[in-house]
Amino acid sequence: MATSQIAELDALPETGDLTQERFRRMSGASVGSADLPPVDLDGLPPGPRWPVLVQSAALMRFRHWFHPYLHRTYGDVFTVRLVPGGRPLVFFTRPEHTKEIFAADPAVFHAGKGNAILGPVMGEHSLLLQDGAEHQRARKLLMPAFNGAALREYRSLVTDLAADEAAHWPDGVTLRALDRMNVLTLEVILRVVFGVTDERRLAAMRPRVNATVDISPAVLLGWGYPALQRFGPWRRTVQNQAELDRLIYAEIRERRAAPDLAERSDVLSRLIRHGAGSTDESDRLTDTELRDQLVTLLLAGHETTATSLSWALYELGRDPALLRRSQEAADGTTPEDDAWLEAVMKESMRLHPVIPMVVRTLVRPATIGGLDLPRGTTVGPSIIVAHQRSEHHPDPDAFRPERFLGQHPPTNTWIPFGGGVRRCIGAGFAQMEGVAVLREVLRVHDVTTPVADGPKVRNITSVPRDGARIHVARR
Ligand code: HEM
Repeated sequence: MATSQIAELDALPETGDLTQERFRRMSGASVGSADLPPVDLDGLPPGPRWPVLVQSAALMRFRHWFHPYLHRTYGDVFTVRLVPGGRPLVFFTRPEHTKEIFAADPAVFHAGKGNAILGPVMGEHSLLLQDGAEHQRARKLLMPAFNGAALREYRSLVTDLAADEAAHWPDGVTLRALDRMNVLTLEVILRVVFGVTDERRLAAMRPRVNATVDISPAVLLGWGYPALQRFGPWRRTVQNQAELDRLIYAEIRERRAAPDLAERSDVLSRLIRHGAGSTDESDRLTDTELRDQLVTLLLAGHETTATSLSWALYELGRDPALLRRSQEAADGTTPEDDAWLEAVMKESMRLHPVIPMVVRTLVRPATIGGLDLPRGTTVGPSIIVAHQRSEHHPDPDAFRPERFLGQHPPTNTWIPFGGGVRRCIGAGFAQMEGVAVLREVLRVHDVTTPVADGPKVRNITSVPRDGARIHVARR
């Protein structure tokens, strides 16, 4: 880092204690599901009898094989048992069951618990970690920054960033689409979500943000054991977070006082403006809440969108006719052109789901599909299986954007963004970004895919194993 940047960092507010305190508080909460009672396994749907460690490893590392295997072997509803203590996770794969889960009472079907391991980085106010009334309040305060009018305003900046990225690709090279899309979607988060415009601040943030999103499973697990935070990679994670927090808090404080706050259209400025005129304090987000939500949006919105985009480019590069059709749409400006590019993104998310499942934990007994389930059971639809059911997606292994053109697969059979009150708040943002990026890339480049790729697990998400290599040539 340049000396001037270090000097600038030193001048920022001292917020290291806030970070340390958060890590201390939230690390304890991330040790499994200690606050839930043991679950009586009698009467739960069938599942493998393997040791729980083997089942957990299969679910984490080999999900693309394991979900379909369980479905083939045990039918539409099955149970996997996980560490710690063999807790049951009951999978549902039929749309009518998925509907019941998404429509269920959020006071009983908690989602935040399953994400507790992310607490030290995301913070306790994170939308992903909250449940009940707190979640409802945060969702209400964040929603206006993700409605249709807001998305339309973000679009031109996303387009400019995408055009700049595409313009810098050399002619006639093979590149890893995932790497380039990760760089681009990170820039979108920093400029469109955080609203950072100062180049020196951006340069200071980029390495911190990169280190934050690059969480290894070992570091993730380490947060369950606060003592580890004094050593090696865990210590570096806390230090990195402290520096990133300092930069984010500085940005928040400066933005609150910015003379052009009223005209700014980024997500952070909207969140600060929202409720500013209200006398009710609960209508406003505090600095700590804003920090937690910004880091949540970064972690939830960056790699997910980059992965879907890289798969879309990969698939277009495998089929010259589809590529031509998509380039025509990219060259055009009609609603039909947008609809085609949107269909390409949707099909990319169907065939290559980035998130394999969504889960809810029952804090009271509940019934799904006529099945009585005890308190403490975790339930959820398998996105992998739902997207592969041939009765809803004929010829499911084929990449066919037409499935989403002028029609839509039946409700709850295409669920890349989850559903119900927890449905991805950034779904519209991701679609807007996807269309804008595809348009800018395809306007300038021909794309061919030189080698086949497949999915691999990267922490919570699934990404192309080989980075979705594409050969690009100027049109
Ligand atoms: C292709 C891109 C994306 C995919 C596949 C995706 C997928 C998901 C899924 C499956 C969930 C859980 C839903 C549930 O539990 O029912 C979720 C939640 C969430 N996503 Fe996304 N997401 C994407 C992009 C984004 C973007 C761009 C943002 C923000 C800029 C974002 C922010 C969030 C947040 C904050 C939540 C938590 C919502 C809540 O609990 O109320 N996501 N996403």
